[in-house]
Amino acid sequence: MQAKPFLKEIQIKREMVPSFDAYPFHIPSIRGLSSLKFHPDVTFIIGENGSGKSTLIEAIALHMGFSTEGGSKNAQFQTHNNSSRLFNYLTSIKSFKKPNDYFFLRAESYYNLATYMENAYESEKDRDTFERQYGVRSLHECSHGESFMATLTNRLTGNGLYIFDEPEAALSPNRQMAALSLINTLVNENSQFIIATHSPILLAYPGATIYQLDDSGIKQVRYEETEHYMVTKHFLNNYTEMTRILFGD
Ligand SMILES: Nc1ncnc2c1ncn2[C@@H]1O[C@H](COP(=O)(O)OP(=O)(O)OP(=O)(O)O)[C@@H](O)[C@H]1O
Repeated sequence: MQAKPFLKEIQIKREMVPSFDAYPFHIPSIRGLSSLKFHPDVTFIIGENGSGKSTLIEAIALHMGFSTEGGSKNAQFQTHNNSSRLFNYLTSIKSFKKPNDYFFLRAESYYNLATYMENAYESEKDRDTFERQYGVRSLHECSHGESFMATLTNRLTGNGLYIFDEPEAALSPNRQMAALSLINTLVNENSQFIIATHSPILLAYPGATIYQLDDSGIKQVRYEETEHYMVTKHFLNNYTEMTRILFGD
């Protein structure tokens, strides 16, 4: 019997929702959602800005016991409270087996997480522990991308459930490819990923489930059908013409 996916499915307790006309239930992708099944290895959530990716992924993370701004499950902190109530209306189907490792990596609030970690590991001894876990002495003394990669490379130990919200935000194209390779290593070490992304590089992960959020709801799409793949490919192959069109020349 397979341990993965650790998180098999989420379901929305639709009968409990007070109104589908108010945030977050009025978002078209959430309004029609009853359940979502996850791939044992990698599930992507994609969609236009404002389509509800962060709202959905945050609710999944909160339901799993993470804090809004990310980190491991031990990182229970909050610098502000603007999470949606969606997580209160989720139930889930989980594996008979729990993962050994958990991490919620969120580009938007990564700075706050780094600050929380600096404060939580204050003494010299704690900082040694931190350095062993993250591979660097201070996340704030790295660039945004470097500290993101340090977390990916060193902190995630495998056999884990990892939820990422736009991890590419800090990463160069080369680092996105390095992240893709790390994700594959961790999948081979029995990990499951749920990732909201705009990255055509990350989305290339072979065999992943890709859910696209839009005004008509949520549907599963193939990599080559995604706007990320098609638009990027078209732009790069025709960038001179595209810039002329975009500039109205
Ligand atoms: N706290 C909030 N209160 C009210 N509306 C909100 C709140 N947070 C987000 N929204 C709205 O919900 C919608 C979905 O936002 P969300 O952040 O989930 O989008 P997204 O797909 O992650 O976008 P992006 O790609 O820009 O990060 C947007 O229209 C946004 O304006």
